[in-house]
Amino acid sequence: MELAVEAAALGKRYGRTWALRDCALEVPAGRIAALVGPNGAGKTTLLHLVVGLLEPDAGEVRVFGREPRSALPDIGFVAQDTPLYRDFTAAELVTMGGKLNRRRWDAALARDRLAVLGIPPDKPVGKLSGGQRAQVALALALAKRPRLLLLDEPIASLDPLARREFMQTLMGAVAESGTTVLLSSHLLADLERSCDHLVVLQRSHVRLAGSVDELLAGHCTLTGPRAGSESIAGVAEVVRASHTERQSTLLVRRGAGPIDPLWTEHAVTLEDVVLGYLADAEIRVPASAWEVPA
Ligand SMILES: Nc1ncnc2c1ncn2[C@@H]1O[C@H](COP(=O)(O)OP(=O)(O)OP(=O)(O)O)[C@@H](O)[C@H]1O
Repeated sequence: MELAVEAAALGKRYGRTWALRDCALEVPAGRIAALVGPNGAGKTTLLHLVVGLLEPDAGEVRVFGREPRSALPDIGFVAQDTPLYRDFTAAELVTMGGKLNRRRWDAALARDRLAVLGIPPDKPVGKLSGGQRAQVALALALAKRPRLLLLDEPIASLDPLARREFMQTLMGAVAESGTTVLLSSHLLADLERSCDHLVVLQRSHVRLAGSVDELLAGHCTLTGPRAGSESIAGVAEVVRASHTERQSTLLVRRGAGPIDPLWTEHAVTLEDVVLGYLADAEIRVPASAWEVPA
């Protein structure tokens, strides 16, 4: 199995604070991988390490087996808030991209994509809507014909229809080219429809990673009579538990063999799994931390 992204013991710190620590990660080539986690978990830091904008302080990251900087011609990157030169038109940005990427630049692909989406080529991109700007940024990234496409919260500011259009364009484009995608987002429902690989970051660490199908098949919710801390047949780990006086609801990772029939099993969504793992992510700040020193 070819790996598009591979990280081992990867770490990055700002001053004395680790933004990403001990990160071990494998994204197989051809996958559409979602990178999720609470604010400040380290998603942007990880993407910047993968594209070579940041240097690691520990460990290493490889893109198709190479240092990120030497893999750069193979990487397309759409940064958070899709920064574009706002005074330039889409047509000018396509021409400019060609000058910056002489080796491999598919201007026709970008122009066709923008024409299909009805995006005016002659209007400064600063005057386009947020959704149109996101589409221009995606078209420019795709014109590079990248083997790996990194997108940092590309759909955060889009309305639901524009989000769906953006994700459909992305899926269509990568299905044609076999491009691997690593996309950070907080919009779990959108990701469930389109991603086949998941990486969950929590407080600078990888909390969960793997193929979406395997993660869904490997977890379920159980309901049953109120439980204590005793182990349950067929359950490898209770990820999250909530209880009423009489009943317990557990998100569990399956182990070997069937689950104790005392419990009723329910299938889970990607959102159930992610939120279950992140549920203990609340950072409980002691009240004293808010006190103003005398
Ligand atoms: N340039 C910087 N200087 C100092 N600390 C930083 C810098 N960039 C990020 N950090 C810190 O590193 C941690 C990870 O930040 P990062 O932006 O990678 O998180 P994120 O998961 O992308 O967050 P969000 O979902 O809010 O975009 C945070 O604690 C953040 O405050």
